Amino acid sequence: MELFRVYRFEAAHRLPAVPPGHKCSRLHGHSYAVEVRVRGPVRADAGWIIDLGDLDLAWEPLHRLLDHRYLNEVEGLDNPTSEVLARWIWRRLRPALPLLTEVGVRETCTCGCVYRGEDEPDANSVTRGQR
Ligand SMILES: Nc1nc2c(c(=O)[nH]1)N=C([C@H](O)[C@H](O)COP(=O)(O)OP(=O)(O)OP(=O)(O)O)CN2
Ligand SMILES: [Zn+2]
Repeated sequence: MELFRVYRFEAAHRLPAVPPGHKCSRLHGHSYAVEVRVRGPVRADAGWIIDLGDLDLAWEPLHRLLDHRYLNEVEGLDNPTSEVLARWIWRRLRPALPLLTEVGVRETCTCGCVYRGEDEPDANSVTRGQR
């Protein structure tokens, strides 16, 4: 079974790699929504996969790094596209959440991306075991 939680944060960014004149080269902001998913068996003793509070504990340090920030100034986010941000979040959540299967990042109601660890060195073993 899968368990998910949606976290929100507000941040500003600009995209430095877009062509000249692209609107996203200008400073602007988003109300980001991040969906964190874990997959595992429902423990018979607890009736849950893991406590949602454990997801909150893993997310909290990232919220402090991202909320009301200029993302381009955050280490590792000099080109803060949704894709780069999703991978950045994955790499910081995964050590605390071994059951992590997906990080979804939405910049607006109509766009976003999902990262499932496919760029990670152990991606084959992760996806083979969990999909
Ligand atoms: N593959 C990606 N493309 C774009 C990203 C991204 O992260 N990955 N990001 C942006 C910008 O951040 C932009 O703010 C979002 O652009 P857009 O989809 O145009 O959003 P709007 O709300 O401005 O959409 P409108 O339809 O113009 O209202 C761009 N591309
Ligand atoms: Zn943007």
